[in-house]
Amino acid sequence: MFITLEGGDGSGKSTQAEILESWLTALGRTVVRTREPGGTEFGTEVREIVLHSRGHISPRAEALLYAADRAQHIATKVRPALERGDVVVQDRYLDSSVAYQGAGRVLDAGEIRNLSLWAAEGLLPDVTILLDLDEDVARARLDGANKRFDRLEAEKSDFHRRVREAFLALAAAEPERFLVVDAALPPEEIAAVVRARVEELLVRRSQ
Ligand SMILES: Nc1ncnc2c1ncn2[C@@H]1O[C@H](COP(=O)(O)OP(=O)(O)OP(=O)(O)O)[C@@H](O)[C@H]1O
Ligand SMILES: Cc1cn([C@H]2C[C@H](O)[C@@H](COP(=O)(O)O)O2)c(=O)[nH]c1=O
Repeated sequence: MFITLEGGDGSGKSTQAEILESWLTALGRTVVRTREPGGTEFGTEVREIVLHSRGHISPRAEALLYAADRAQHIATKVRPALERGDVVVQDRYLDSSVAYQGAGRVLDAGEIRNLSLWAAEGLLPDVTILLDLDEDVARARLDGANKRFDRLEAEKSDFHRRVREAFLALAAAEPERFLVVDAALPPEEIAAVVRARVEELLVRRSQ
């Protein structure tokens, strides 16, 4: 099973990925928790460039860096894990490219989706959890975490508003795949909603 978590910066994806991994592991599943960008050795280098490069990166170059990270990640880590029967819990995937490079950087969303699908050889998640949070609340959380903002986090509120709207539009277009959760709820309440959806899928798979 391939589970992805999506949402704006600071919406709580890593927190939920960790809780979900613990629950699935307690159920006896083998879980691979991973992320994009940066889920492989190659991806760690790409992540450093795309998030922390000091020089200007053009929107298309940025889109290609995320696609390169994704191609390596899916081919060498995610597909092998799924073939072994492991559950993959992944922090961000191709919907992030459509939202950030498509809506955020104002590139053609269809081209970005096709580029991502090409990079990932067409692999789509079984379920995508969208943690939806007002961009100002998310910003306040990141401020509170007291860490240096990366290139994307440092973008203006307008950029993050477009990203949020794009995620919601993606979820509305694919209601079967997406579960939209109010990320302003306490972590344990969010986790319970996520668990219910994943449990439903596990039951359906076992029938
Ligand atoms: N439901 C929640 N309510 C309040 N604060 C939360 C919630 N979930 C996470 N946080 C806090 O918000 C901050 C960001 O959380 P987290 O790192 O999980 O988000 P993220 O979406 O993975 O962020 P990023 O996109 O920057 O990697 C952390 O300080 C975390 O403790
Ligand atoms: C996969 C992906 C990510 N991004 C952006 C979104 C975030 O701002 C960073 C990743 O940081 P995180 O702490 O791991 O959330 O990269 C993007 O713009 N496009 C993508 O495809």
